[in-house]
Amino acid sequence: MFLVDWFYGVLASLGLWQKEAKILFLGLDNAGKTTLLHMLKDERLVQHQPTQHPTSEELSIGKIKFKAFDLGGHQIARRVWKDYYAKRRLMILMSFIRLLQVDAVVYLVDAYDKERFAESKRELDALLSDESLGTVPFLILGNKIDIPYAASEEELRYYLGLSNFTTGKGKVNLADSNVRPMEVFMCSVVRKMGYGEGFQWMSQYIK
Ligand SMILES: Nc1nc2c(ncn2[C@@H]2O[C@H](COP(=O)(O)OP(=O)(O)OP(=O)(O)O)[C@@H](O)[C@H]2O)c(=O)[nH]1
Ligand SMILES: [Mg+2]
Repeated sequence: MFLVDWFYGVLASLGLWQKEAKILFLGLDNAGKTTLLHMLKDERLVQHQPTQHPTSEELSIGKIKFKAFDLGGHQIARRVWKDYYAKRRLMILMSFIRLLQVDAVVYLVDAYDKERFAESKRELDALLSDESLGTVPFLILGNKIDIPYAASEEELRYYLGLSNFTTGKGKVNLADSNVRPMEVFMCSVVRKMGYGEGFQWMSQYIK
């Protein structure tokens, strides 16, 4: 009974109660994927080491499977391999993602780390242009807004090149339109704020 209550609590707060889905968390290293995964799991904060290889983590709650991958590679690896590494990594990752048949993507961006917006945009663009994800809803979470001077939602939209491509908050019926649902929500995973609204928005596009 306790477990059922807990299931209900977490999933209802995300709008995912009684839904069945595979949801992928993506984003550069340090964006907050592991922290979010654990926040959903334990509703408490744990300090994480940067996720090591293989960079994939999973959490199942009811019929919802959350899976996190790190896209950017880690600082040391990046320094050594530079672009070559990033491209290869992305290629391998994309083939995994195709096999997974995901129902939604949550793309996390560190809204405070403006120096990496361009890098994050590159990864996001690669995902958005992949055919296998063509109709998959994308929730973009601008994380860490608890830090002063984190980017605003407008800035983030601008730097990620999304200003004209988001499909609208609230209830927007896109069923007959062939348009991929995509929205930006700002959040602070450590303060447990913002991402619930994002998931609620996303849930309307998950059967
Ligand atoms: N201030 C602040 N820090 C956060 C927030 N979310 C995550 N962090 C911190 O950001 C750092 C990276 O978080 P992780 O969850 O490890 O990030 P990740 O995306 O899993 O990173 P990798 O595993 O390295 O790819 C950690 O020190 C977190 O505590 C947030 O909302 N606000
Ligand atoms: Mg991690």
